[in-house]
Amino acid sequence: MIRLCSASESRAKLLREFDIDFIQSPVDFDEEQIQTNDARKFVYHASKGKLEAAEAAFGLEIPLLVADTVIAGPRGQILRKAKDRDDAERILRTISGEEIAIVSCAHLKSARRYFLDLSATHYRFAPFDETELQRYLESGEWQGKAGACMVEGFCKPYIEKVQGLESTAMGLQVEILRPWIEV
Ligand SMILES: Nc1nc2c(ncn2[C@H]2C[C@H](O)[C@@H](COP(=O)(O)OP(=O)(O)OP(=O)(O)O)O2)c(=O)[nH]1
Repeated sequence: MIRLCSASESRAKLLREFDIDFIQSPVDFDEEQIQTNDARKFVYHASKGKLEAAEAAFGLEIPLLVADTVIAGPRGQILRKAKDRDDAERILRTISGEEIAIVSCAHLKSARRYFLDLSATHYRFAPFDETELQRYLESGEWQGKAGACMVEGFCKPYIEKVQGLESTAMGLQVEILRPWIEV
């Protein structure tokens, strides 16, 4: 059993798909305080902040799992969750037909061990179809997702090249974490 200290339904879904027993206990951490333009540094500091908040709130009786995910855009810019529909459209037009990296940093900490992984999955997308893009924006499925991206959904048909795990892109590199969760 682990404690997923995240409000993310994507992360919960991934743990369920991999038959990993967990309880879900979201924690608050203000990511606005992080001062960096580097996606890897951002997810490291954001996830570390979530871990510190989780340990203060729950202790280590049940191993803690936290994570943070952002997109590094075509020019390396950090793309986070869209604020609203217009922001989602702006971001999606930024990544349409472009190469991006989706970066996730996860920390797994128990009383006996501390495991950290920072991974990226690289994509090259074909240009998004305008009608499909508007339909996706209308659906609201982009909400709560870094860069308004759904690699297993809207973005999937446009993937021309991929390098890395889909789970990393969805917010939690479960294949990498699992051996440590079962130990
Ligand atoms: N289903 C899906 N979710 C994605 C994809 N890319 C990113 N995400 C999700 C994973 C995370 O829930 C979210 C990234 O935001 P954060 O890392 O800040 O986590 P979130 O605010 O959701 O929860 P937390 O801060 O952990 O309580 O985007 C994707 O391609 N598919």
